[in-house]
Amino acid sequence: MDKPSFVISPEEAESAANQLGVSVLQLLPSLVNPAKSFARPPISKFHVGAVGLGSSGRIFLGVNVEFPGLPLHHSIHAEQFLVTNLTLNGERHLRNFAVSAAPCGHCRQFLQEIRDASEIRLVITDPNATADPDADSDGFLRLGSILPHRFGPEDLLEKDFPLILEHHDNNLTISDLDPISNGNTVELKRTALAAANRSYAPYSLCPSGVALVDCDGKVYRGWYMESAAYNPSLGPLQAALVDYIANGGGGGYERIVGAVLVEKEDAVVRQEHTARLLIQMISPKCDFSVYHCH
Ligand SMILES: O=c1ccn([C@H]2C[C@H](O)[C@@H](CO)O2)c(=O)[nH]1
Ligand SMILES: [Zn+2]
Repeated sequence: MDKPSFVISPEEAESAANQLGVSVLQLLPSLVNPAKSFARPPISKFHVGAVGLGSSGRIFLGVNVEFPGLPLHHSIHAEQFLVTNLTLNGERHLRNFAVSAAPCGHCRQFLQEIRDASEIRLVITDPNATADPDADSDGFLRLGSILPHRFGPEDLLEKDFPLILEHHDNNLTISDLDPISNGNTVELKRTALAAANRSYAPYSLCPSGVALVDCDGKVYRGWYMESAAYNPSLGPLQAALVDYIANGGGGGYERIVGAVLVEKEDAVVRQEHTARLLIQMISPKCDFSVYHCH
């Protein structure tokens, strides 16, 4: 792999594994250190990398992201970045992942939104981590073994409700989608609406999506994702920033010049104020607009 990439195709994964004489599963831990170098933790300086294998055979990277000037709860954990990267790329399942440090309680909880979360297997690459007696012979542990007595989607949702990585469409529309506005705004609005339609908000029923555009005109998008435990939820702007970090060529946030949020009017959970705060802090000159859908 010459160019760092946050998504690795099954073919690239196979060929990298062959070159190292290991299986694709064994390749995951070897990608954790390179992943860590893409983390953006200006506050803690603690780099976290997470590398996951999806059901399609693709490999996905996740890193932690912190925003100076804002409270710590705006941060994105590497495991949340990984889940966001999976969903933005339409990956339906996470089978295994390797991570540089033990996933915190918040991440163990966030991962519960994936179907059969307890069966996801993970390996912690931190050399100081104590060997776990529950680990399989290949060193991987079941997520269920590090989060027993879980509280998850099945406590609040019907059994067959589509979960975070599964296909769903919120059927949202915006009346008067293209009034007299320029082409750029219309594209951002459409992209943010499409993102809101993929938002996973089964607990509040307040889906939302964000589209961003950089100074080269490249568009990014992300959608709000909730947790059954509410607090580890990830906002739509954070999710769009995952797309920007993964696909924006590594530039700073000041390159983001436009942002559009689509959410329901009178929603009991609203993103507008938090999203405005975050975008103004990281890219003060960025245009921010909000459109309501129903
Ligand atoms: O499970 C975890 C625990 C911590 N971090 C990040 C959050 C913060 O940026 C830094 C220090 O906690 O590490 C993660 O990414 N995942
Ligand atoms: Zn965490």
